[in-house]
Amino acid sequence: MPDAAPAAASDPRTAPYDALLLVSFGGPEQPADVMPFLENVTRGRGIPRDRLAAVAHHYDDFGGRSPINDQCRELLAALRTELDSRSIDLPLYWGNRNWDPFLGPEVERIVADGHRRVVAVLTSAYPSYSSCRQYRENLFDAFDPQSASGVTVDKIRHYSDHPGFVTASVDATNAALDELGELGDDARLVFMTHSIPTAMATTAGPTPRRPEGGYVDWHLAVAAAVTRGVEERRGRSYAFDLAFCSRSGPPSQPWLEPDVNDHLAELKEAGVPAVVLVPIGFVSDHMEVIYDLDTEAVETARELGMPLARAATAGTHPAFVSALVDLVLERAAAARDEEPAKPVVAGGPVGWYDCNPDCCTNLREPGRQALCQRVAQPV
Ligand SMILES: CC1=C(CCC(=O)O)c2cc3nc(cc4[nH]c(cc5[nH]c(cc1n2)c(C)c5CCC(=O)O)c(CCC(=O)O)c4C)C(CCC(=O)O)=C3C
Ligand SMILES: [Fe+2]
Repeated sequence: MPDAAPAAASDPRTAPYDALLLVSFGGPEQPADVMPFLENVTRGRGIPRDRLAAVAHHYDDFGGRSPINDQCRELLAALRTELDSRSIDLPLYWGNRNWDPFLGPEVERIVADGHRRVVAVLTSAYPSYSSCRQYRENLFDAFDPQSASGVTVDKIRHYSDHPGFVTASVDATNAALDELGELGDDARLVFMTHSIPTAMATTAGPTPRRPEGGYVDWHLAVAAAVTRGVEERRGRSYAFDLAFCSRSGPPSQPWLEPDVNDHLAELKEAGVPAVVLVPIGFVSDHMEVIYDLDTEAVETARELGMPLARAATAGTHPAFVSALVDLVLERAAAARDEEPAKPVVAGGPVGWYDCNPDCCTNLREPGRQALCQRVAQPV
């Protein structure tokens, strides 16, 4: 009898997992996708109609196609290469929350292919409702016990302060400073992320939390670590700030500030000679980066006469891809009840695998179920 191909679960490094699922946001790939995609994203979320129309134009300006799906395809290819180089034969799957390929049909494929335990890698690196729990809710829906016949899923920990993610950002910031030439010596590093409602920010991460909440805390830790890395490389010190983009709620609702455009004006006023935007809140150069930063903020900077360069996101940087594989192996070791090291940069918060029920509150539908969550302890 010929030997059967070894099942991935038999690899002691990745056991008990037999499949890896990349979970992403999703984006339109043609003009006809734009409105249905936006309706999926904003259903029940109280986004004003004129904001939706404006965002539809952002996509239209890029031919109705977001780069995010192609960036996921590139990340999958890079993960395959990295896994191959370590002789790890783990099948890869990919499902999005908001657009084709959707999570639901991908989970059906996982089930049909006979897999039992899945490790999920999210293209979102921070705690908060939008960046963590909402993904876990969508995973719950996709892995509904009825359709997924008992397949279980675990996720890797939040990874923005993993040394691999930070190294990618240090390299990118360094390259952006080089683009500014001599001005790079005195440039301000402006770390960028997606704004969220302040009510969502203050309830991000597990309790007890600081009044700023886990989302802001994590970003500040990553910004400080990237700045330190850049300072070591360049042998001089840099001032840094955290600013926000992509605000979308009604004006009456407070969101995290400063907005990047307002912040650029303030820096100009304060005499800062040049700026590097470092989008640590995003994993790839998708629409929030190429529109909100490369189009809108670049235009603001031009009007202000402020020299500006934008650092790349982690994308498929080798240090990042390798970190993701390390995080999968770490998660597998933890699932085997070993106690793997959890590397983070100095001073960075240590991520967790299963969230507490009170982590990253769902303020709209508090009863909604999510995966990768601890069972509430009876009091
Ligand atoms: C924290 C966060 C991340 C980072 C973590 C992660 O990566 O997940 C993120 C990523 C993304 N956000 C994206 C797109 C959109 N986000 C929207 C709306 C919203 N985002 C929010 C938060 C976040 N969003 C929030 C609080 C809203 C308000 C509505 C609500 O409470 O849910 C809207 C609606 C229109 C608008 O108002 O902008 C769109 C189109 C894309 C795809 C880009 C592409 O197509 O290339 C990506 C990667
Ligand atoms: Fe968003």
